[in-house]
Amino acid sequence: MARKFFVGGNWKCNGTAEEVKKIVNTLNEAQVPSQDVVEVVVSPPYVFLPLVKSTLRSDFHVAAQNCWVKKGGAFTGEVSAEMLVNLDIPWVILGHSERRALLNESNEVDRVSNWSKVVIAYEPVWAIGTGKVASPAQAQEVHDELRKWLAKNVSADVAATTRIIYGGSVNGGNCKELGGQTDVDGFLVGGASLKPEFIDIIKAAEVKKSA
Ligand SMILES: O=C(CO)COP(=O)(O)O
Repeated sequence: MARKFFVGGNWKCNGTAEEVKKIVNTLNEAQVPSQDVVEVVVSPPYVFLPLVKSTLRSDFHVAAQNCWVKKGGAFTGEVSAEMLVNLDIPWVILGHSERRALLNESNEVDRVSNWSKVVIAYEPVWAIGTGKVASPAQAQEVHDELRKWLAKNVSADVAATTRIIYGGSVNGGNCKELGGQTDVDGFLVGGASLKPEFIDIIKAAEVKKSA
């Protein structure tokens, strides 16, 4: 089964309601490859999830940037996965290196039980927000190793079907070459996902079609 190209936009802790409306308008007007070619998911800050969900085009999906590790209850400030499901938010970013570095999250809080619902993002920390991007060969090497790890530790089927996406200073200029690598199945984009060049990054999915 071919792995569908996946482009995630991680807006991190950025934006005002006005800015969010502008970004959504830009996305709504963009001409991009169809859903058969690329899956697009944007992840605004929590407070903007309902706004984005209700105004974003229906062929793009919405993700939360984190969720509580347990069921709901007396956990002030947290949001449970059930609440996201209730709001029809189908995706959540878990275990981002910023949460690991700043909020002490560990592997213990993101154990996987159903791999068919998982997209893995490889983000070298030195490439996040620095303008220093991994070379296509570097990204390919790590993605290949991650796939081998999945084959050994989970199953050959999971290794073949799980999407492994690259993140770290992806932009409109470097996305095509990175996306052309055999084991790079898309991107998790930070800074550039707030700008119109995110559309070019979505279009990088075309490199797989012509491969
Ligand atoms: O952390 C990232 C996406 O989750 C990458 O951020 P930048 O694209 O800003 O480097």
